[in-house]
Amino acid sequence: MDSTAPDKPQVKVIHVAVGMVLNGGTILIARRPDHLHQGGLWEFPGGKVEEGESVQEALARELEEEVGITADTDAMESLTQLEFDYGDKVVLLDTWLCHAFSGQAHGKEGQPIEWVNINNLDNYTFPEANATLIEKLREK
Ligand SMILES: Nc1nc2c([nH]c(=O)n2[C@H]2C[C@H](O)[C@@H](COP(=O)(O)OP(=O)(O)OP(=O)(O)O)O2)c(=O)[nH]1
Ligand SMILES: [Mg+2]
Repeated sequence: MDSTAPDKPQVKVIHVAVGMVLNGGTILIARRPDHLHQGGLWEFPGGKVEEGESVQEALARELEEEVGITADTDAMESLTQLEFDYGDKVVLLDTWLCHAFSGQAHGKEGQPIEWVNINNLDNYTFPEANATLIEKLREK
């Protein structure tokens, strides 16, 4: 052990609300715009929790902003909280199953979206952390 090595700087963990929106055996995915962190990959819609918001409130807001659906916060079920270090960013993926919503999902920021059978998620490329999220989903 080299006791003179400086400690790794403490990076702020970004708290992200992630929504697995379910609809009869399918799940909603969206493609992240190219210019964003992990851009071009598929994701479960969601985004950063802002100050003063609960995770469910943040998730409902992000689902509205990104895919134009109104999720029922009472029908959200916590799946897992996963911390993941991408090297350039550390995220806490606070992931929820969304069992009820209204509205028609569409990519409000022009991003492609799809409803995918849970068994077919392997056909899409996600950020690295999502492998664990998908594993947890399949255990349900
Ligand atoms: N929404 C979402 N983010 C994910 C997933 N997997 C994963 O590693 N992430 C990472 C990528 C980003 O670093 C972070 C989410 O940030 P974001 O860019 O969606 O945040 P946001 O919607 O609030 O966007 P903004 O404030 O930057 O405009 O979490 C996922 O499945 N869904
Ligand atoms: Mg987002």
